[in-house]
Amino acid sequence: MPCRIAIDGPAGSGKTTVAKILANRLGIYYLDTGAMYRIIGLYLDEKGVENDSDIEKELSTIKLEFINGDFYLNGKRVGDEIRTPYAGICASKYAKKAIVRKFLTRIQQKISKNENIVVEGRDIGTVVIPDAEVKIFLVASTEERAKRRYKELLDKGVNVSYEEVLNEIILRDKQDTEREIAPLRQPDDAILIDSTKYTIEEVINKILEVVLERCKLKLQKE
Ligand SMILES: Nc1ncnc2c1ncn2[C@@H]1O[C@H](COP(=O)(O)OP(=O)(O)O)[C@@H](O)[C@H]1O
Ligand SMILES: Nc1ccn([C@H]2C[C@H](O)[C@@H](COP(=O)(O)OP(=O)(O)O)O2)c(=O)n1
Repeated sequence: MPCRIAIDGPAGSGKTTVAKILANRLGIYYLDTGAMYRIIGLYLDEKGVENDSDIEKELSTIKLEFINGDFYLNGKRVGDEIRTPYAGICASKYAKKAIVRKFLTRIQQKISKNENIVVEGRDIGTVVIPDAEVKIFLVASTEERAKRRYKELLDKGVNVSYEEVLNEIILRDKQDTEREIAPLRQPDDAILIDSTKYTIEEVINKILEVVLERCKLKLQKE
């Protein structure tokens, strides 16, 4: 039986960081569904499409591949261009569209089917893998998340202000939780972890405790 670990939560709660380390330590796959929404969101924004029929037309021409942990859009490897605050806003905007969600959810379910995998996003435990063996809902205070994301972007040399990052997070939190389709919400059977006062290592250990108890996985690395 596969072990599928769903990690959902708002921007900056630590999903990507924790998911990558968990996958590495357990020697299993990792899927960043947010990156997929960022890729599609930026693409559709650049095309300037708004209505469903134009979006459908564009999606029918897109080839989105996931090869050895990297995404390729129409054959071109995707890089850090999707990590800007603007890309996050485009992702969140088009993530409200059922047609975009259907397109990406299908790919996500294909990638994660019958795999030992950590999948992170907003609707993994509710829509993408509702029967996941482990569901984590990872949160942190808005200020702590903005502080983390601000430091992360500065470390990457991205020229942003703290206010810009805070406002982007508040906007996306609102859009992601209030949208009609697949809103960000804690699955009833998810374990809530508030990482505000925990280090990355402490969060990982909390999740590993559950995973090693429920899944037949062994630590490949400490
Ligand atoms: N528990 C934590 N304590 C301090 N910093 C953290 C914690 N979890 C993540 N971070 C840092 O916060 C930033 C955003 O984390 P990330 O994993 O990208 O969040 P998400 O994927 O939920 O948006 C990263 O620089 C990461 O190193
Ligand atoms: N499974 C997902 C993943 C992301 N999204 C949307 C909503 C998010 O605001 C954007 C960007 O997601 P991403 O996980 O990259 O954002 P953070 O890393 O949490 O800041 O995409 C979604 O609707 N469903």
